[in-house]
Amino acid sequence: MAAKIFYDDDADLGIIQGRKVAVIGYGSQGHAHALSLRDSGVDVRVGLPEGSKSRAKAQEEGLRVLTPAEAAAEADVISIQAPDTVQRTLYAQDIAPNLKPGDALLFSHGFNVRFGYITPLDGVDVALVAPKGPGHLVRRQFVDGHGVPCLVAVESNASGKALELGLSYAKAIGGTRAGVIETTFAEEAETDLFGEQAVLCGGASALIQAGYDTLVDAGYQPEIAYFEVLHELKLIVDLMYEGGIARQRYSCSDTCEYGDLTRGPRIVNDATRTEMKKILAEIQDGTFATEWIAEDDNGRPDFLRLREEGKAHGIEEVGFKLRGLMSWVDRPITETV
Ligand SMILES: NC(=O)C1=CN([C@@H]2O[C@H](COP(=O)(O)OP(=O)(O)OC[C@H]3O[C@@H](n4cnc5c(N)ncnc54)[C@H](OP(=O)(O)O)[C@@H]3O)[C@@H](O)[C@H]2O)C=CC1
Ligand SMILES: CC[C@](O)(C(C)=O)C(=O)O
Ligand SMILES: [Mg+2]
Ligand SMILES: [Mg+2]
Repeated sequence: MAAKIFYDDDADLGIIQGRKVAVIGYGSQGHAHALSLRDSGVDVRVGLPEGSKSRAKAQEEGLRVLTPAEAAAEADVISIQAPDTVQRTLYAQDIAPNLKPGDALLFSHGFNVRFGYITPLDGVDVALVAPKGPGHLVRRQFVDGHGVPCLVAVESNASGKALELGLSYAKAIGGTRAGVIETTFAEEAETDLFGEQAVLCGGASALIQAGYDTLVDAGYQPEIAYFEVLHELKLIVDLMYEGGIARQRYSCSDTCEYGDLTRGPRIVNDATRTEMKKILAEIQDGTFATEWIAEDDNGRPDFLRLREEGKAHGIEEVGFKLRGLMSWVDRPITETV
């Protein structure tokens, strides 16, 4: 079945402009949504706990900051942009008690609903507007007049207009400039987790580190290894982003292309594809969700150790030094754009 894709002309900005929106959380996605909603003429407030380090950032941007419970009570569209691991408690303690019939609950990832950590109350619309990109770039693209594609899904359609509401919200954050695909919470949650684990973040980071280690262990200069497997990857991926893998192959040499075609499948081989299927199965049967929630409940010991090991990898120090000599590369990540 062909994907149903919505663009600017398919969405009515007036719907979200007529609602009171609470964005709960002001991190990567939350700041992008809150600022772009405001810039799109929407009545928006931010919900953050007392003592949250994000409060000052939101206030610096002139946004009104309330507690999550106050924001949920005041608004009629509650957009949950807190970390997936805190959402079940946040929903039970601060949001559910303040939901009224006719309200709408929006997510940007289907994790908690798909894996059963949140079962929304009857009588409210429950929808998903999931940007397919990091929040800081969702905001950067919006400001630049572009947009990051989104997925939209409706879990509960109490008003009969939940899809229209989701599309209107997506338009306000720039999503319909790029295209918004209709899906389900399950399809969004499962494909998003697979993409970030196997390809975009897990797969790509492991590939870069392994390539760097291979060159450095063989005696090549770390700076050359960094430029070869990390810096240039962005330039290669830019060509794929602009014109697909075919454009990357067009722009690179025939020597490169022959090596790409014959050696690439030795790196991503049958064993890799088998592992990808196992990773997808662990997502689909809930193994990953259970493991991650338990890890978080236990204080994240493995997560924190692995994060520190990643920061200590040699490629980080070399990259820090080289990026410092290319003023245009290190664009600051900020919540106050
Ligand atoms: N990161 C991304 O680009 C993407 C994220 N998503 C989804 O967006 C959602 C948000 O993720 P992300 O933007 O990465 O989150 P971040 O970790 O970047 O930010 C979380 C924000 O929530 C705040 N927060 C923490 N606890 C609470 C609480 N109890 N109540 C209210 N606010 C709280 C944090 O404040 P403090 O400063 O105090 O920590 C921070 O402002 C998740 O569902 C995620 O899967 C979807 C697409 C991409
Ligand atoms: C790729 C990671 C992501 O899914 C995203 C930026 O889209 C996330 O959860 O951060
Ligand atoms: Mg994603
Ligand atoms: Mg994700």
